[in-house]
Amino acid sequence: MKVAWAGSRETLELSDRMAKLVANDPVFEKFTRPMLGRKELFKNTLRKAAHGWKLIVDLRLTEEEAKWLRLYIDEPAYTDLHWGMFIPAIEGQGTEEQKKKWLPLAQKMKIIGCYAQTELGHGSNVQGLETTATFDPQADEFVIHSPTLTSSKWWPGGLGKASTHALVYARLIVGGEFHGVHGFIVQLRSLEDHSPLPGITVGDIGLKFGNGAYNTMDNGVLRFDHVRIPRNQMLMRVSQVTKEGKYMQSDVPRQLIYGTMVYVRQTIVVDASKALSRAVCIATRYSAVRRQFGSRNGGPETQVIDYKTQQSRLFPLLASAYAFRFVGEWLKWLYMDVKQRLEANDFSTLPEAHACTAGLKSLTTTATADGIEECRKLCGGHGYLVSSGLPELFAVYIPACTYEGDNVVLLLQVARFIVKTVSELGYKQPVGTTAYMGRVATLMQNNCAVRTAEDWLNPGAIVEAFEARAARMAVACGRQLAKFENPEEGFAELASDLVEASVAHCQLIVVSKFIEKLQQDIPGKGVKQSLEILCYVYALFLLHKHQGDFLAVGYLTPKQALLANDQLRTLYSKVRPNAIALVDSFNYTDHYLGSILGRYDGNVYPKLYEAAWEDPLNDSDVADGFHQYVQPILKQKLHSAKL
Ligand SMILES: CC/C=C\C/C=C\C/C=C\C/C=C/C(=O)SCCNC(=O)CCNC(=O)[C@H](O)C(C)(C)COP(=O)(O)OP(=O)(O)OC[C@H]1O[C@@H](n2cnc3c(N)ncnc32)[C@H](O)[C@@H]1OP(=O)(O)O
Ligand SMILES: Cc1cc2nc3c(=O)[nH]c(=O)nc-3n(C[C@H](O)[C@H](O)[C@H](O)COP(=O)(O)OP(=O)(O)OC[C@H]3O[C@@H](n4cnc5c(N)ncnc54)[C@H](O)[C@@H]3O)c2cc1C
Repeated sequence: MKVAWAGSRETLELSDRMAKLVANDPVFEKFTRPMLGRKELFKNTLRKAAHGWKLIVDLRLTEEEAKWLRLYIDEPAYTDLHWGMFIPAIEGQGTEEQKKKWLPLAQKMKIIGCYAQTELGHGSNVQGLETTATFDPQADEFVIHSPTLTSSKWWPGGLGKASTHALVYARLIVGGEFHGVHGFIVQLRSLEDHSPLPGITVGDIGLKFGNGAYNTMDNGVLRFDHVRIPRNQMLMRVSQVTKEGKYMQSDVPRQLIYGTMVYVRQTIVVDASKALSRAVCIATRYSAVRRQFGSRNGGPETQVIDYKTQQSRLFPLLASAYAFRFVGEWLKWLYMDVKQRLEANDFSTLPEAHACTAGLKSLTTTATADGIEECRKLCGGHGYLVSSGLPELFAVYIPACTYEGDNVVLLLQVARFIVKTVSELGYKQPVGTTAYMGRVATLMQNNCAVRTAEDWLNPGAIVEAFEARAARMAVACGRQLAKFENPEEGFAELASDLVEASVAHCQLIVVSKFIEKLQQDIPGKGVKQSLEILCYVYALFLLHKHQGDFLAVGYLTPKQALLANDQLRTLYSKVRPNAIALVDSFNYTDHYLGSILGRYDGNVYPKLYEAAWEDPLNDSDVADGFHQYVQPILKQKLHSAKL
């Protein structure tokens, strides 16, 4: 199962080596992180990033090894944005000449870059950005300017203190004409002493949610006062500005300017499976350690993992972690395919790549953020202790629902794609993830054939149920929209229904990709069988949770919905014996997990007890402040009898 989770034996071995390298290095200690003040915390992150880079250079790590190393260091840092967005943006939007100039500098870390798109007043609406880049043909330069307070760049990670350069998204103005938003490489700080260059105001935006958590990152604010950059620092793969001041659009679609977001959204889906699996690993191991009630004749109490309620909350999350892992693998394949096509100037699959990355980013991050919090509750009171690892994991994770596109805004993008597909059904055969809509007549007509709980253990029955629900919801939206004279007005009015239809479509993708995964050769005794059980759990859990949809569209009867729930209970009993093995298969070191409750050896209580004494409050028996503030109250002589 470890191999199935990792994707291949090579990846398992490689990631395992990197995990141990990090776990055994004292520089990467992270237990005290939530207690550090901001300055100390940030400096410590810089130290870890520097040490990580030294290891990468000294040990001549490959790009793949370096990625795993950074993952296991497990501390958000400027390097995430440098490697994760700045470099990919140049790769995707730069010309060959630009790549030749900038990529070696960035890859050797001679410059540090960030991705500066969002502004104080504008995030989701990229076309509404206010920063301007005005071409000056005399000087052959662009003038980058922040005309208003709301145009201040706000949020970019790594911008506040670390970056020397930024990829700045600004409205292009050539000859007095606006040409939409484009990306520009702008130097922010001196490469000698790191001080901000003239015309640049830059700093950190302040503390964020949670202790430690995302506060290791210097999310920044940036303003430009007529900063000049050479013309060739506009990324020019999509469109060009000539020396003479002519704006030229190539054959490449304008949307490629948003390409870095497509790339990152795809990586976020795999990352969701990592975050959720960590939380699930902690909650599952602890649920096997924790006992409550049910002692007979003085024997041990019941392990909480044996309660059906615990199982019905925990096992769907375990199944979701696996589902997200496999859909992430598929999405990575889809992205690589699109990337190759784009390089060959084939842009036909870009809309689907955009819809899939946007929708799956939204679906998986929402479920993961909710899932981490559920895991905290599954661990009872001890889950609230920072040493459980869950509060920090939650605090670090939840912005994923917002960054790289607010999750609702992204589902509305999926809705546009679905509505368009439905409206074209008469003359265009849908392909890829919308191919099922090509069978819309059948899906609207046929109803579920399930008669017994066992009938639900059939991939065909499950896929058809999810397809029928998604198709019927999409068609219903299409019919409603047709009643509006102005389509944009209709879209705005029906937005909540459209979002629900998008969720149904995205859930269908995750379920189908899990089922497709099981059609592959999966070596290892019992591995495929265990994954089949998890796949059914995932699908039937969703069906149960959203049974209102399946019933409302008239595909299921209430009886069939009840049978699905009956089957789900049986499946939980089948997951239970392997639950610990299924989370051990994530192969997480205790260092990466960062949780006393989730310790591999299960030695929870002694270690919790030990850790309590390490709290700074326990440095002395009598607290600092007692004599000043508590003792006077204790010694106070009160005159009122009532008091
Ligand atoms: C390895 C990774 C390591 C580290 C990074 C990971 C995590 C680190 C943590 C945080 C980093 C965070 C970074 C950020 O947050 S960067 C900022 C991200 N910002 C956003 O995501 C903004 C969201 N908004 C948008 O994407 C767009 O503005 C939006 C799509 C919502 C609307 O754009 P616009 O108004 O221009 O478009 P529409 O008119 O709606 O659509 C026009 C047309 O274009 C299509 N489209 C839109 N986006 C894309 C795209 N990305 N790719 C392809 N096509 C796209 C859209 O479907 C329309 O098509 P059509 O209907 O056919 O005309
Ligand atoms: C930790 C973190 C790191 C970040 N890192 C970066 C970075 O490195 N670089 C960068 O450029 N940016 C970064 N961002 C910014 C991030 O990309 C934006 O915050 C994000 O795109 C959401 O935009 P917003 O803040 O404008 O939200 P808003 O759009 O203001 O959202 C507010 C509310 O309005 C709703 N809403 C907005 N538009 C619509 C609509 N059309 N229909 C219905 N509802 C709508 C949303 O659903 C939400 O509920 C980061 C943000 C965070 C939190």
